[in-house]
Order: sequence, then C-alpha cells, then structure tokens
Amino acid sequence: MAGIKAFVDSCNGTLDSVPDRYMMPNEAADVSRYAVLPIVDVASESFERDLVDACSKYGMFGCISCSAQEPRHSHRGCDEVRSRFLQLAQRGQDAVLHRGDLHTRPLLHQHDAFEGREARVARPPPDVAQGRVPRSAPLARVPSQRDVGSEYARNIFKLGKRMLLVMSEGLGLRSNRLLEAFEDMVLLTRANFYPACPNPRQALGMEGHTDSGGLTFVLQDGVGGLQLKQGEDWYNVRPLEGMLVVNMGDLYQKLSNGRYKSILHRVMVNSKSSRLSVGAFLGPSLDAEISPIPELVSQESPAKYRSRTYRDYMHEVYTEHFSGKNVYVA
Ligand SMILES: O=C(O)CCC(=O)C(=O)O
Ligand SMILES: [Fe+2]
Repeated sequence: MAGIKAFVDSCNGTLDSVPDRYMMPNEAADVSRYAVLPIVDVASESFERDLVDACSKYGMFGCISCSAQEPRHSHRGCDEVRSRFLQLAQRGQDAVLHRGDLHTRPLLHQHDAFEGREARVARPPPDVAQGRVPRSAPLARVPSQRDVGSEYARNIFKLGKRMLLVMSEGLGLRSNRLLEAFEDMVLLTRANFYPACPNPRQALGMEGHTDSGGLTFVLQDGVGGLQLKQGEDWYNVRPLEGMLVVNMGDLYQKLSNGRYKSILHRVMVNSKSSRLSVGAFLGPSLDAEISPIPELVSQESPAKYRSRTYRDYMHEVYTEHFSGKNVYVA
C-alpha cells in the first residue's frame, strides 16, 4: 500500500479534506502551551545529576552538547541523517513502512515511516563489566556505509551507553547494571514524514503513546508538532536547533520498578508544512526478559510489573493495547 506522502503527491495540491481512513478527530489540535522541558547538557559538570533528575521526574528531556572544544559532538551526523531520510521520502513509497499495517489498526496515522538498518551491540565488553568506562565500546555489528545514518547511529550508541551508566548509578546500582541487563542492545532508526494536512483538527500525525523500548532519541526539524502529556494536559515541545529530544520508554520504567518514567507523547500535523523527524530507538533484543531489577524489589517496594519477554510485550502493545499509556501494572 502506498503511503500518505505518495497519496498526497498524487492529489497534485487538490487535497482539501482528510480522507476517511486518516480521520482521527482531536479536540486539542490548537494547544498553545509549551512544555518546560529539562535540558541535559552532555558537556556540563552537572550532566549526571541533571540526567537522573530528568529520568525520575519527567521522562523526557532536551539533550544538548555545549562543549567549547567539540560543539555538538554527540549530535554529529544529524544533518546527514536528516537529508538522507528526506531523499528517501522524496523518492517514493518503496521504503515506506506503513503505520496502519504495523499496528494492524483500521485507522491510519498521518505519517509514513522509513526504517534504517538495525545496529546491534552485544554484551558489554569486559572493561565495562568491571566498572571501567571505555572511551567507546566496540559495536558487535557496525552498520555499513550504505546504512542510513551510520555515523549518527554510532554517536547515539555511545551517548545511550554513557547515559545508561549514569542511570544505573542514579538507581543506586553498579554503573554497568543496566547495560548488563540484556544480552544484546539494538538500535533502530526510523524517520517519520508527516505531510501538511488540509484540516489538522481531523487527523493526528501519531496517536498518544509511550515508547515501548529503552531510550528514544528524536531529531526533529524546525516545524514542531511533538507534544507531551503532563497531568491531564498536552504541551508542545519546542523544536530547538542542535537539541535532541530524549524520552524514556516503558522498558526502563519496568526495570527500575517505576523509579524512571516513560512519558505519553503524540504528534500533531499542521496545514502549512510537512515535517520530518528521525527517531533512534535503543532497546533490547526481542528475546530479552523484561522485569524489575531484583535489587530494586523489596517488601516495601514490591515488583510493580510482571516479567515477560520483550517479544511478548511488543505483541501485546501492537495487537491488543495500542491506545494511550501502554505500561501495565501487572
Ligand atoms: O515525530 C516525533 O517527533 C516523535 C515520533 C515518535 O514519537 C515515535 O516515533 O515514537
Ligand atoms: Fe514515540
């Protein structure tokens, strides 16, 4: 099935209403509040403290790098990945992974997604296991030159691993505990292309959801549309040049027995311009067993989540429960 971009292109500018299958009425299309997003600077002295704070209290934060020597070090490769994905989007529908198919839902989100090749890292190398942090842990399978955004993927891997060491300590665990929790970590990049929409009140770029995996790094253009939910209200996430939006998936909420929070977010479309975002999802392999880390479970703090494989969890999310918050206290 051709995607939404191919469909919009085929209308040659005559599309003046939302087709039925994309119709997702939303009452709050014109939210004008902006979220106060915590900013974590990877080059700052307070990086560790700020990161743990953001993971425990917010579940989403802006990530920047203000190092004088190496500005935007961890964001290197962003421009490349953005333009490569845009070329893919322009070229047509053969790379389109259709959200409607993915979630086996009758209604379609108003965006197309393009997936980059998975990159993988095996168990942490011995020096990490012994508590020493290597400058850069080797990747078990480095994405090839042809892969979309390979430099970007490598940078995100490094950044993600550095964050996991800090996040472990933030839970009072050994620094390598979260990295050790899985045999394998997998990074999947996915670009989302959201065409301009004739009536933004009748469609959603992406429905409200929490990410199922570990850490998500979102690179977005200047258009905006990402929103997060705090309490009962939705807030816009302001797109800032050089800032990655990082959000916690359900995985670390479960592993941390609820101390780190995943966050509900969605994407609005607008009538003026299309939008491109690239998500890099750092998560476990499908066979990984997901359950609260035993050290964090006690009589005072019993396990809030039942154990199951990541495959089973994803199956539940995509088939039965894909609506709203998908963390179950079960
Ligand atoms: O497009 C965005 O800004 C967010 C995309 C997203 O939430 C996702 O791919 O899970
Ligand atoms: Fe998401």
